[in-house]
Amino acid sequence: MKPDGKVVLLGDVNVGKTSLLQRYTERRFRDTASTVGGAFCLRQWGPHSISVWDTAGREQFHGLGSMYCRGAAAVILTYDVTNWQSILELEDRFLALTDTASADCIFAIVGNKVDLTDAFAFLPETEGERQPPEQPINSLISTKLKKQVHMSDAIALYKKILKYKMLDEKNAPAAEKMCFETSAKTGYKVDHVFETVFEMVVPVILQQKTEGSLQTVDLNNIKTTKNIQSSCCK
Ligand SMILES: Nc1nc2c(ncn2[C@@H]2O[C@H](COP(=O)(O)OP(=O)(O)OP(=O)(O)O)[C@@H](O)[C@H]2O)c(=O)[nH]1
Ligand SMILES: [Mg+2]
Repeated sequence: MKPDGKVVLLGDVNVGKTSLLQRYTERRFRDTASTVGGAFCLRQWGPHSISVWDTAGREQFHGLGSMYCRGAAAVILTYDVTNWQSILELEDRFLALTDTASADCIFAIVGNKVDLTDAFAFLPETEGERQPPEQPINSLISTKLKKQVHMSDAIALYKKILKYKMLDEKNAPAAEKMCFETSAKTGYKVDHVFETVFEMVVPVILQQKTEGSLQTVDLNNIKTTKNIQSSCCK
């Protein structure tokens, strides 16, 4: 069966795209191999089936990105909060790949690996999403990294995307709603990202279905016209 809508995860190598999807679908964090090409899984969201595509961040597979994005109802642009370059890459390398996405495509920006940062211990807990620390908090703090990308950077990128897509900020979903920080390792906010995106793609799917059925009608009309023409010419 053809899925009703498509959601695509894009982002640089190693930012945690596969881990996020695995955390969401399998409810666990385990070793991943760098993705080759792309892979998808299907999720049922109410009456709609949605395919979620995990793509490869590696440069050698870059050309495939726009193919995976074709007709996408949503794109999740993913970066690593401990790696400044990874958010730059979203703008420089990945944004153009979304040119093939649906005109109404929803954009979400996700900063992953927040568990690695010194700020993580102070984030509010989300029920059932955080695991208890394996080590005492003191030893954890000493191994933490400095956060290189902040929420304000993601919000600035989101606004640039709206400009790039020539969308009016007033009509698009608010940047604060579409920028997230996650940890695939602990599960922090992972469900929240996917559920928010799924919720928001439903109207896009319905719109795509309407356009699809209109196209069918158009095609029939063209056929009829052609038939008439050919019979006239006989
Ligand atoms: N600490 C921590 N490590 C993570 C997190 N997410 C992913 N990782 C680790 O980061 C590495 C890369 O994760 P992947 O999920 O394979 O990254 P990817 O974006 O799919 O990479 P490509 O498939 O090569 O594009 C792995 O070693 C993961 O275990 C996270 O939230 N926290
Ligand atoms: Mg991967």
